[in-house]
Amino acid sequence: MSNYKLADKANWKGRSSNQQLYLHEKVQLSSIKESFTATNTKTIALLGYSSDEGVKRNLGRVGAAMGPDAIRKELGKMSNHLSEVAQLVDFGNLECENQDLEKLQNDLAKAVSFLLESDTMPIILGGSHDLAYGHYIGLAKHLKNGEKLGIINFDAHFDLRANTNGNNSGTPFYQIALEHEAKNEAIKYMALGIRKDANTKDLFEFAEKHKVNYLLQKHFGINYLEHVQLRLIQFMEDVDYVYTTIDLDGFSSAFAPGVSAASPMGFAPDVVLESLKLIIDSGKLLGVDVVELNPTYDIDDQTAKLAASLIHYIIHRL
Ligand SMILES: N=CN[C@@H](CCC(=O)O)C(=O)O
Ligand SMILES: [Mn+2]
Ligand SMILES: [Mn+2]
Repeated sequence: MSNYKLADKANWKGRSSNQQLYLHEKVQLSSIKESFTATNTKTIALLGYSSDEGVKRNLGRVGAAMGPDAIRKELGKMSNHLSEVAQLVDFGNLECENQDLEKLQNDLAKAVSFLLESDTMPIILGGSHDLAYGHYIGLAKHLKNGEKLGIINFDAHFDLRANTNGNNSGTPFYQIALEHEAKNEAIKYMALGIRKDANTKDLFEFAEKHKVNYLLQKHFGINYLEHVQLRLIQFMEDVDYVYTTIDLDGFSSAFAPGVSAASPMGFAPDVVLESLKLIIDSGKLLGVDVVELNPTYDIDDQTAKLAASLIHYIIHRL
């Protein structure tokens, strides 16, 4: 069984205005255990995946279980420019119990599916990147016959490692690729910011074999914006919906020191924001997550603030 923790108002603090000038004043709390009725077409659901079991299994530095609440603390202090009728709803956290990561992923899939059925846009806060498997499965349940769900992953890593010894933070897209292969379908997977020094030859070979659409870190920069945009547009033309996952360890550690596996030569926020603009404006975005925030290694909450700023951008662009 996975633990479920109800949303906690203590995570939402900031200046008081009494006119919802700040997001902590805008946010509503709800539960995935109760039915939820969205009162607006723009209803954003926040759900935490408060686990680093996948990082632990992948021999990384633990601490990402504290990621979701650290993001909420920064997001709540930020300015609210949402319309009065738009809704921002915190649905609390799922936690890993008895190291049962597979059960947690399954529970996340059910929760994501519940959020879509409730007419909300899921934004999952991580948490180790194994959450991507549960998130994808939950979103895929929404597809009608023949519809395709593309994955756009901002990351230093492919996360295409084999899950021979169980699932972990490095295996989510391998699991998805294999499930597609079993059904004679191709995975629609784009990975942006891949580091050559952080992915082995066999991972590149697996990516080539499964026609993963990737851009190396050296080509994922604002100087290559036109090329990045073209690649994104071509990728999105071929799918009905997009699942976007942002692994904070893809950012340069100058921007994101608070992760398990830092990237001194990672990408910058500007190219990610430009990419998000295209993705959101395509109208195909079904779900998004920000993963791998590890507050234990953060400096002055910079990485938590970056994660919150990305979410702030997304919810206001939607
Ligand atoms: N989600 C992270 N996955 C990376 C971790 C790399 C590392 O620990 O150095 C991976 O498995 O490649
Ligand atoms: Mn990564
Ligand atoms: Mn990753």
